[in-house]
This record gives sequence, structure tokens and C-alpha cells, in this order.
Amino acid sequence: MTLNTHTTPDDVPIVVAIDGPAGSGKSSVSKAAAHRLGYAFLDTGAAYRAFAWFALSRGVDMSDADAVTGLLADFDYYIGTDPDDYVVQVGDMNVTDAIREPRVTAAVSSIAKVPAVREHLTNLFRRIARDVLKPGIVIEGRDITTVVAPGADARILLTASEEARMARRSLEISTQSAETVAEQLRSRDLADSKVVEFMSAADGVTTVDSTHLDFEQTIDAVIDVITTRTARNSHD
Ligand SMILES: Nc1ncnc2c1ncn2[C@@H]1O[C@H](COP(=O)(O)OP(=O)(O)O)[C@@H](O)[C@H]1O
Ligand SMILES: Nc1ccn([C@@H]2O[C@H](COP(=O)(O)OP(=O)(O)O)[C@@H](O)[C@H]2O)c(=O)n1
Repeated sequence: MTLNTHTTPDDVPIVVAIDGPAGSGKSSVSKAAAHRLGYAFLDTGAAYRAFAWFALSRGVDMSDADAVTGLLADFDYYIGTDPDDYVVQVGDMNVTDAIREPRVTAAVSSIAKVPAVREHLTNLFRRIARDVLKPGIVIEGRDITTVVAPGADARILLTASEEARMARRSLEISTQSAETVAEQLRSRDLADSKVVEFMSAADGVTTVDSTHLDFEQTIDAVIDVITTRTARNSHD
């Protein structure tokens, strides 16, 4: 795949792209798969969340696309790509936990629909992937198989039923009722799906449905796809 500028073919990291709706297991499964394979891991949703956190901290009107776009120049973002050392920073602030707060989750779709924000972050993700020193990278989000890395060596859509996704997410969030978590997840998926298609697989993308798989089985299923696709590509 052509994301990087390493000079010899053996030096080129393998790129694995994973998309899917909220709560399907993208972050946790991608992180575990990257750990097992010795690859880097890039959570792209963290950048959208961090930018929403930044816009909130500046008191910007989230519905004002020009004002939101105007903040990009000051957005100093860092994310670790080691699956065993996950950290997200804006300037000097460690925002790893803050970006998961409900007020950020509620604001993120508004900034994610601004085209200039998507373009800026897409370029950032490609730069991060290009500079990775490990043999591969797993990149996960909403538009990785279609926009950020459509030429990835392995492309996966990780799905699960709405019921399973809501149950998993509400297990994680103790500060809100299961009904509130479910309602917010449903409305965020709806808002996001107007901007990016992530509910059905694009051509060449393999679907992994984790509804009836436990966490370990889902990691195994994703690694199976990666192994098969990368073995096939190396013979193309
Ligand atoms: N197959 C699975 N079975 C049960 N729980 C799972 C499974 N896959 C992921 N999870 C759990 O579901 C929750 C949501 O997963 P997460 O990776 O945050 O999803 P996403 O990044 O798609 O929003 C996490 O607590 C994760 O550990
Ligand atoms: N590649 C991406 C990743 C996230 N996003 C946006 O960022 C938000 C947070 O992403 P996330 O991956 O942390 O969300 P979850 O699926 O984990 O709940 C999503 O609701 C989208 O609005 C996006 O637009 N494109």
C-alpha cells in the first residue's frame, strides 16, 4: 500500500483498515490484534474526540463550521501508536480520559461533519501511518477502508447487532443509564452515517460480525482475515 515513503519494499509497513459503527469493538479488538501481531495501532476516533474537546474548551459554537475550521491551525495533537501505551494529548494536556466524557461524545458528530476537519485529520492519519517503524499498523475508525486507506492490505468492517453494541457500551459507562447510552449511541450512528458509509462493506472489504462472538473469538476472526489477505496480497 502507498501510504508511506520507506525506500525498500521490505521496509513498507502492512496497513490494516478497520471500520464500523459505535460499540462494535473497533478500538479494543484493533488494539489487541495490533499487540498480537507486533503492529502499531491508530485510533482515529480519538482525534475527532480530541478536536471536539478542544473546540469545547475554546467555547466555540459547534454548529458554526467556519469557527470550528478556524481552530484547526491551533490544534496541537499527539497520539501514541504503541498498542500497549495508549495516550492522547492536546498541547501539554493528557486528554486520554477526558475525550470519553459524555459532553465530548455528544459534541463529536458536529465537528466530524465539517469537510475541512475531515480533510485535515485524514492527512494527519496518513502522515502518522507513513512514519510508523513497526512492520504494520492497524488503523480503525468510520472511513478508513473507504477514505483514509482504501488501498490497505487488509480491509475489514467490524459489525455487531445494535442490541449487542448498546449492551457492551452501557457496561462501560456507569455514569449514565442504559437507556441514555443506547439513545445517544443510536443518534450518533445516525448523524455519522449521513457523512460516511460504515454500515455496509465496500467492495473488497471483509465483514466480521461479532454479535455472537466473544472478545477473544473476535480478535481471532480479525487476525484470520489479516493473515489471509496479507498472504494473498504478497502473491499478487
Ligand atoms: N466480541 C465482543 N464481545 C463482548 N464484548 C466486546 C466484544 N468486542 C468488544 N467488546 C467490548 O465492547 C466495548 C466496546 O468496544 P470498543 O472497542 O470501544 O468499540 P468501538 O471502538 O467500536 O466503539 C468494550 O468494552 C469492549 O471490550
Ligand atoms: N474515522 C473516523 C473516526 C471517528 N469519527 C467521528 O468520531 C466519533 C468518535 O469516534 P470513536 O471511534 O471514538 O467512536 P466509537 O465508535 O468508539 O463510539 C464518531 O462518532 C464520528 O463522529 C469519524 O467521523 N471518522
